[in-house]
Amino acid sequence: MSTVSLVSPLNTINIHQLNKSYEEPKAGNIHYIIKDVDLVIRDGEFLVLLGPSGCGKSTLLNMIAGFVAKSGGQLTIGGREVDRPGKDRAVVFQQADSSLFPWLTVRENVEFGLKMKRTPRKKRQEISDHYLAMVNLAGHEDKFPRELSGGMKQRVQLARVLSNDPAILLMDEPFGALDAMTRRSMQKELSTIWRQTHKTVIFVTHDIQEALLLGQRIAVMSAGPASQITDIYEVPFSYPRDVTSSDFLRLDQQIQSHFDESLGGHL
Ligand SMILES: Nc1ncnc2c1ncn2[C@@H]1O[C@H](COP(=O)(O)OP(=O)(O)OP(=O)(O)O)[C@@H](O)[C@H]1O
Repeated sequence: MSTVSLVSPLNTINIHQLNKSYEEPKAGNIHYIIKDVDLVIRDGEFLVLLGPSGCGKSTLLNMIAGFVAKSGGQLTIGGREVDRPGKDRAVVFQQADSSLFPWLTVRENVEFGLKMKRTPRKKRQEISDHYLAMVNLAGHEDKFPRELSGGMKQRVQLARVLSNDPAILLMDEPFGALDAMTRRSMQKELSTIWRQTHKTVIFVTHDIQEALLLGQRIAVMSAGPASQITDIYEVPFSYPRDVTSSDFLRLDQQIQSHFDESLGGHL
């Protein structure tokens, strides 16, 4: 089975003057979460959305996922307006627990979407074997989620999403709840998987080092309300990246001082 997904050039994500606002229940004032956001995400790109807590990263990601409706502006994928979730996109959440079915085994969880699509059993097994090996879970197929560590659950979630072969992976702080060592190994695995599959990844984090380890570009969001993308950093380093290299540390420092100036260091 080929690991290279057919990512069509039609999958470019175009975001133009995008707004999300809510009306305050009593006062009736319009409260902007994000305002006039502009961003183009290329096919097969690994883009990181970096910003302080509460600035609207998840809101923007959920709008791209089709879960949250826009209040104004344009959001298209391959020229088509995003107004609902689609098979071209899949979301990986921070808490794997809420997305895995506790009564299904690891393999059954990974094969769930394929079963819904009526993929024949043999093909299903071939696909789940492939992705379970990719996320280093071979040998754990018959376990239930309660028998897994946090990192393993997150791997199951990733294998399940990958087995449905979406062109676009939307990841909302997927490693935020993991301990430092597991987090580092998951970052390495994700980076390898991305290079093998050529999917578009949009990855939300407020960790500068994580952003620099993973992203080709880092889109920095300002603190809310009415958050915007204020800067885009190109990360010029090849993969796998060395967090101890002087170039890496310099860029880390540069982005950190950006937040020090604009937010008093709060990220
Ligand atoms: N349905 C809603 N109604 C009103 N306000 C909302 C709604 N959903 C989110 N918000 C507000 O939008 C802002 C941005 O939230 P969001 O979760 O997108 O931020 P975030 O950058 O992902 O935060 P974090 O890094 O802490 O997860 C917050 O102030 C939040 O309270």
